[in-house]
Amino acid sequence: MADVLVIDPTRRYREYLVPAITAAGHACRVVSTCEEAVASGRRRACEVVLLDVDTPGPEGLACLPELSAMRGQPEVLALTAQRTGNRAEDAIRAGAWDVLLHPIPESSMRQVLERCLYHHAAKVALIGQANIKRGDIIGTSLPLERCLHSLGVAARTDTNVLILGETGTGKELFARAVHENSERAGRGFIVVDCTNLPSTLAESILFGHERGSFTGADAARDGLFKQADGGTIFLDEIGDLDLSVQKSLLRVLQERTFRPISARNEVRSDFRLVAATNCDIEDMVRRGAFRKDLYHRLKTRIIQLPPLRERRDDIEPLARHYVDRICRQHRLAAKQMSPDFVDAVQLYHWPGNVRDLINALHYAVQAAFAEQRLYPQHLPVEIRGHVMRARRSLAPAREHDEEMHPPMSSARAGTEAGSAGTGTGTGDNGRGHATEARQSDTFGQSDTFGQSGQSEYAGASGQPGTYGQSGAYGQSGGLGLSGGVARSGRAGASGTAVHAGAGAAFAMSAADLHDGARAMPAPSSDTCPPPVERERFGFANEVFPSFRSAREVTMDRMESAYLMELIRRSRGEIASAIALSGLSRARLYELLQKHSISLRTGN
Ligand SMILES: Nc1ncnc2c1ncn2[C@@H]1O[C@H](COP(=O)(O)OP(=O)(O)OP(=O)(O)O)[C@@H](O)[C@H]1O
Repeated sequence: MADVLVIDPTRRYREYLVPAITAAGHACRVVSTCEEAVASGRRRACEVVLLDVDTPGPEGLACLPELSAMRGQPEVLALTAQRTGNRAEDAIRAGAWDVLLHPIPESSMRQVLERCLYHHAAKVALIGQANIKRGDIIGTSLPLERCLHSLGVAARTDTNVLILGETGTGKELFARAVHENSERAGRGFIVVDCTNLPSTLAESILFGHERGSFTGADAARDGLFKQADGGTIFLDEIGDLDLSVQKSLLRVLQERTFRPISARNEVRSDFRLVAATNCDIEDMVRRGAFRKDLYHRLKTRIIQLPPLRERRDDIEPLARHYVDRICRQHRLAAKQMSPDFVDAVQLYHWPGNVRDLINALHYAVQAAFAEQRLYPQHLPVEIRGHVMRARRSLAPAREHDEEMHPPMSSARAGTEAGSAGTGTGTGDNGRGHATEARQSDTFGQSDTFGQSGQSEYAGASGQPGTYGQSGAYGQSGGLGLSGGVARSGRAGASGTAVHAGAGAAFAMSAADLHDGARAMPAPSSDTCPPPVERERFGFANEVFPSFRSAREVTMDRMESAYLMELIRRSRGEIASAIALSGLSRARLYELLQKHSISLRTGN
């Protein structure tokens, strides 16, 4: 007997489903909402969930991932009455085990349930989930749990695994974990970065060569596939592999044998292949840039790692872990994260994912060199600008919250008055303000932009900068006043040379902090205005950004401005926005969400 949970918001299924399920010898519970299902699943695990995917909003397809991640990891069977359209396909893509078309004959119901339960039992036996060694993988969000679940299944078989996900989502970490959890764990884990594989030498590096087979081949060499014998070979960024090498790889995957360059005999290797890419590989297949037959070989088991912005619950534990680690690395006393710091890192969209977060934490730890607590003001300016915009879009809710709380600190009151253009623009109380502001829940006010004199933020890939100038907080206090001129412009920036520099650094953030795409240049001095391009792209800053970081900020601004114009031109009509932009519906929604832009208002 199994436990079956039916989610039937419109009450159209229960009448005939319940008798059919109980007649098949299973226990059946019926609920009306996804929330009730999750609560019910918490009290008692179930093996199968029947979900009406025609219901719009949070009760339909959207809750499918949450359901299949419930205790017992039930299979989800989708119910639909739609014979046309993409409903069934969407449900399968979202992770449904199968789709039942309304009205469902009792015999079909029985058959599908039986097959589904058989599969579920096998899956549960296979996973033995509690035993998964996570290695360095941190996080407990539902999307990550689902990936760990796939990892568990993948590790206990010997099939090829393809790990997909944006840059920095942990593909290599997962690849290692697949190996560590497999029977091959004691053997080699060979990593091949296909991006850096020169096409002329790729075959020799992968499959080996005989002595004298080409100029410089003064000795015979085993290739990486031979080195992986008994273990796992990880082809990172497989999307970058040359088409000719893809062809050879296909044969190796089929035969498990290959011929090193100039060798007479074939060599055998018992390897397990794990591959990863951040490319849209299906699109590459469509474009002919990736072999279809190879893709079919690779996709036996896919682990799709979600971007960090889609698993915000993981951000705090990740940040905690890495802040501790960075402090240890630099022999610093452990630092706490203030609630508003946590709030800020959770609000940011992390285009470079976990790697990006780690780099920002490096920066923050250094910025807070002598302090025991991390505040949002310790984050790189470009991140603070984004967070401020995101906060602004949440403003009504927060304003309401604030009504319930004690009055804001004087520092905040001061800076807010300044933002409205009434700040005095003098630096007298700078330091005091900066400190208080950091303790308040304020954000993006420029009182601490003086950090600009510090180490450069390495963007998504670089190393942390140096500690040298963390004393910049003195200046940042002084700059507290330029918070008062965040909108009115430049007054605060024109005092001393130090302030001018810091004011220039503020130029980048000012552009970020202004509404949408209306980035206002803020020249560092009245006598020598820097060229518009330098300002627009943030090159006028004291801290010259890394190329990657500058590109990200610029791309982000462009995207944001483009979307606002797109919404304006399409008058908020999604169909016309899609037609005008050439974006897919999903991608358009994703971008709008990323930039916190509303389809209706365009801001
Ligand atoms: N879930 C996680 N828990 C802890 N650390 C993580 C997690 N995911 C990623 N990281 C860390 O983030 C960094 C990037 O991870 P990794 O190199 O595995 O990403 P990737 O997806 O392979 O990136 P790329 O596509 O750029 O090669 C590494 O330092 C890794 O340890």
